[in-house]
This record gives sequence, structure tokens and C-alpha cells, in this order.
Amino acid sequence: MADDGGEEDQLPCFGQIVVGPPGSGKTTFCHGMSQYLTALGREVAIINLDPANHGERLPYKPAVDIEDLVSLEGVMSTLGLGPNGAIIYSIEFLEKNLDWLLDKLRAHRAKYLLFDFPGQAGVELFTHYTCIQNIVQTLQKHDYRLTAVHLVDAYHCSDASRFISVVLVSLMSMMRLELPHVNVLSKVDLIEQYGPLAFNLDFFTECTDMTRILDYIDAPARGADELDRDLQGAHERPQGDATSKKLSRLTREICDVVESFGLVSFTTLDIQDGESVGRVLSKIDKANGYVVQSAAAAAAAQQGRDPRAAANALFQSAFSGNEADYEHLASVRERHMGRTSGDDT
Ligand SMILES: Nc1nc2c(ncn2[C@@H]2O[C@H](COP(=O)(O)OP(=O)(O)OP(=O)(O)O)[C@@H](O)[C@H]2O)c(=O)[nH]1
Repeated sequence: MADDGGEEDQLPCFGQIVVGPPGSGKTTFCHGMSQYLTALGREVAIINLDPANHGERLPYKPAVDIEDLVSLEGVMSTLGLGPNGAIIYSIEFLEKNLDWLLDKLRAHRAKYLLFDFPGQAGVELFTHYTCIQNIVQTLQKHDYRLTAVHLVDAYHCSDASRFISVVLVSLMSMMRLELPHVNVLSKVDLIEQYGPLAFNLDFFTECTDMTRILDYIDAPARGADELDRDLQGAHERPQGDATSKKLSRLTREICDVVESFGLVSFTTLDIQDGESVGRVLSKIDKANGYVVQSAAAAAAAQQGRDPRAAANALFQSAFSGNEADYEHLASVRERHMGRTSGDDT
């Protein structure tokens, strides 16, 4: 069934695996990204692999829906599992029935695919189970060229401990999925609401100097001046107990691990801002090679004056070059952060 190798199976198929913690904006991203891609002239199919996502929770109409294979409510009532256990069971059930998915996808091979993965139970699914890895590897074997898009709510920048945790989860998802990877700080339009950040936004997007954030543990939403005052006061206070010393050593080690891999960095996203979505897409296209394929197609179609190929070629030239990233970060700071960031690094 799955390995028949019809003619359409010979063509590579491009897409995105959208992952991230619960509420990070995955479903909204799939919906917004599909609208953006459609406007660019790409035909899109959204594949809903989150069994908890159905009915009114879904803003888009999925081309393939895991609900047609396994019902979350059915699993919960039949096996007496809670929501997390039922999601894990459902994804493992999908892994065992991958032919079902491959068959469903066959009708959409000519389209650009967006896979909406579950967030609930998401961390366990990556750390303790191999089902998502196996699903992704099988798709790759069938020439699905995918970029993992890992969304993290920008809210986590407002607290040092939380930020270290999400960076670690991002690193882990990069290592476990083994896909081209784009990490995204979502909902950046809300960042000003969380109060002053300890550092400029570039600190959180680049993640190159993680150990500097250690001083801000348990000191959320305070600027550098305020923190300096507190740290001076701390010298006069008795040292913390053995547990907190161990905890702070562990946190330092985690930061060292993240830094020494040198893999994690983020790009920012406001899903309602087309320019912001376009920047994220340009990174995704570079990561999975779509940009190369589409350039070749554009060149081939130029003689035939295919308008879709021309639009894609225009898109590429508009979003090539790293200078644009710096300009974009500056514009995010100006629009959404005002003077809320601290240390001017
Ligand atoms: N302001 C703002 N809100 C956003 C953005 N992206 C998502 N949201 C909101 O964040 C909430 C959660 O978004 P979802 O798309 O449901 O998140 P999810 O990751 O799919 O959630 P789970 O399926 O529970 O894992 C919704 O209320 C969205 O409207 C954004 O860029 N800006």
C-alpha cells in the first residue's frame, strides 16, 4: 500500500512539522501560515495530528484528520486514560498505522503540507517516546522534505527559569527530530504586557550567552539596575541552603550544555503580521530546501510565464539576506517592546 511508488511518489513534497508546548500557538500558526501560503499561490493541505483538536477548536478545515483514525474520547472511555495518556496512546496508534497516513497524504502530494502536532503531552512525547521520531523518519523515507517549526510562547522571556527550560526543550526537540529546524518565539506582539525584560530581545533570540541569565533566576521582570541593587544586597545576606546551591549549579550546567551545542536560536512571530509570517517562512523554506526547488521551477516556468512560479521567485528575492533579520528584530522591538527591555547587550 504505502510503498506502491506511484508516479506522484517520485516528486518531493515539502512541508512543516509544527510542534511546541501547549498553547504556544501551533494551530493558529497552521491556520495563519496556510492563509499566507495560499496568498503566495501555493496549494496547502493541513494535516491535523492533534487528537484533542477537533470541532470548534479547529479554525481550519484539515485535509487529513487523526480523528478519522482514532477518537480521543473513545480512547479515554474505553481504556480509562486521562487526556495526556490518551494523546500518547493515539500517537502510538498512528505510528502503528502509518500506512493509513501515507495513503491519505498521497492525494495531497502536490501540495505544501502543514502538520499540526499535539502540544499537550508534547514534552513527554519527545522525551520518553519515539513515536513522533518514527513517524517523521517514515515521512522522510517517502521523500517528504520537512522543516520542524518549534513554537515557544514569547511570554517565557519574562522569567529566567522558564526561558532556560524552553531553550532546553527546543534543543531536545532539535536533537530528537533530526530535521531542519526553525525555533520561533510566538505571540511577540504581547511581549510588552509581561513587563521589562532582563535583556534586549536579541539576547533571547540568539541564545549565545545563556549563563548571563543565571543572575536573574527568581528575579522575573526586573531591569538591570534593579537587579544590580538586589545583587549588592544579596552579598550581605546569608548564603542559600545546600539545595538551592545544588539547584543553581545544575542550572549553570544546563546553560553550559545549551551554549556548548550552539544550536538554539529563535526567530520572532506575530501571526497577525504578514511581514512577520513571511520572515518565518523564508527561514523554513531555506531549511527544507523549498527555496532551491522553487527557484528551479521558477526558472523553468519563466518561459511559460507561470504566474505562481513568478510570485514564488519574487518572494525569494524579497526575503534573502541576513541584514533583513536585524532590521526585523529592530522593528519588533520598536513596535512591541517600547522601552521595556533591560540590559543593552
Ligand atoms: N496575540 C497573539 N495571540 C496568539 C498568537 N498565536 C496564537 N495566539 C493565541 O494563543 C492561544 C493558543 O493558540 P493555539 O493555536 O490554540 O495554541 P496551540 O499550541 O495549538 O495549543 P494546544 O493545541 O493546546 O497545544 C489562542 O488564543 C490564540 O489565539 C499570536 O501571534 N499573537
